[in-house]
Amino acid sequence: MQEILTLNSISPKGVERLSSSLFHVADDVEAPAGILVRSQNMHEMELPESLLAIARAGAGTNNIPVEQCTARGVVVFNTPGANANAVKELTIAGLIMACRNLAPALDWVGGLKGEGDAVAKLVEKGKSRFVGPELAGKRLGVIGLGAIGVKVANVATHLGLEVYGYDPYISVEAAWNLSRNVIHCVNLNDLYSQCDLITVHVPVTKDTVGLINSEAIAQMKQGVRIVNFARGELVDNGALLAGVRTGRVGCYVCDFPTEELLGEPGVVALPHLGASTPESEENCAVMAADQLRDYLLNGNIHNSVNLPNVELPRVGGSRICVLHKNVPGMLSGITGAASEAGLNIENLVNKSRRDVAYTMLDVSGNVGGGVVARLKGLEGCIRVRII
Ligand SMILES: NC(=O)c1ccc[n+]([C@@H]2O[C@H](COP(=O)([O-])OP(=O)(O)OC[C@H]3O[C@@H](n4cnc5c(N)ncnc54)[C@H](O)[C@@H]3O)[C@@H](O)[C@H]2O)c1
Ligand SMILES: O=C(O)CC[C@@H](O)C(=O)O
Repeated sequence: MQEILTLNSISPKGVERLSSSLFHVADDVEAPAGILVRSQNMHEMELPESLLAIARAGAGTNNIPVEQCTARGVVVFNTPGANANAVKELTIAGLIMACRNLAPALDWVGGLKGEGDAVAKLVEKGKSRFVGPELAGKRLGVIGLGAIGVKVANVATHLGLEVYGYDPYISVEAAWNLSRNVIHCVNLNDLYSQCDLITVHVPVTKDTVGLINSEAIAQMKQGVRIVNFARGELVDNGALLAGVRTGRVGCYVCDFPTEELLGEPGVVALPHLGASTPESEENCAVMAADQLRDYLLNGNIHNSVNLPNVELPRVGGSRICVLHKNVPGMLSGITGAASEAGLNIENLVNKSRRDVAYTMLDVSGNVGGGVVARLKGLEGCIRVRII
């Protein structure tokens, strides 16, 4: 029985994928082989010795100490695209909120409680202060054309927006899915200087922190409306608030409230609701649980953010999984150790990703402690598992 620790609430549909005869899933296990997590910050958490893998039910992995995991031989998964539709829909709502002043309008209407029969009259008299432009005919800049950005860009073209897209690292699959009506921007300056609305859909990394800063805002059109359902850290809130206060930024709609943003006219902050739909919570949890199960039971890796994707159909016997540094000589060291132990290699796969690599061997013969010790002793070996 392997233990799985859940951090955050994980959709039961996902937990159900981890059969109770093989896994004990709970929020208080002590020696987890796997962790299922959503947004909980794991940077300060001590990773248990027993930990083999972390599955993030969602897209962003900035809450996970990925580098530390790699060094320790802990595989980190995410669930690409599983919540993209939910975020796309809320982004469209955010664009409409940014234009049509929905948040202040709702606040104002709420304040009419107690006005009795005068409510209808007061509404008609006061509504003009919430007039805002339509989306159709405006220019929208989409930064980041991954699972979410592509969906947002495509649907925006159907709403009559002229869409500009920027993503220097766009994947082949995303490029295939992107509407040909989306105008390709090769640099951010072009996008900033032309767009009435800007939406961000990139991960937060050391390169994207503070992407929307005072220099970026200075290049944007007067009154630009900015929507951010990606991560709060992508925006320099000081620069943003300065822009909002001078009117350079017409409105900022985000999913990441902070103390400084609250109560600020021109800022709408939602409580990280982008992926909060039953459909996406279920999609993410199922995908995360399936990936975790396949790794723990079979050693296969799908959708990892730190290890290569590796799949090997099982051909019987025992499976040896070696996670190691991507350095010369590892493969011969591993196969040599297996041969010396009298094991016959029936099937083998070896893949690398940047500094790390993963080798899986299906062997016939008795895998004893000697071969495991020998593999662990190889210079560059990070982790050995026999399944
Ligand atoms: N609000 C929410 O609840 C919520 C939900 C899902 C995802 N997110 C956030 O949205 C982000 C995007 O999600 P996704 O599913 O589309 O991820 P994704 O990996 O499919 O797409 C990210 C895209 O950003 C691009 N990119 C990376 N750096 C860039 C840069 N400097 N400039 C332009 N493009 C760059 C990549 O090439 C990729 O195409 C996630 O990393 C996460 O932080 C938030
Ligand atoms: O789990 C959530 O609710 C949010 C997930 C989201 O931020 C993501 O990056 O996928």
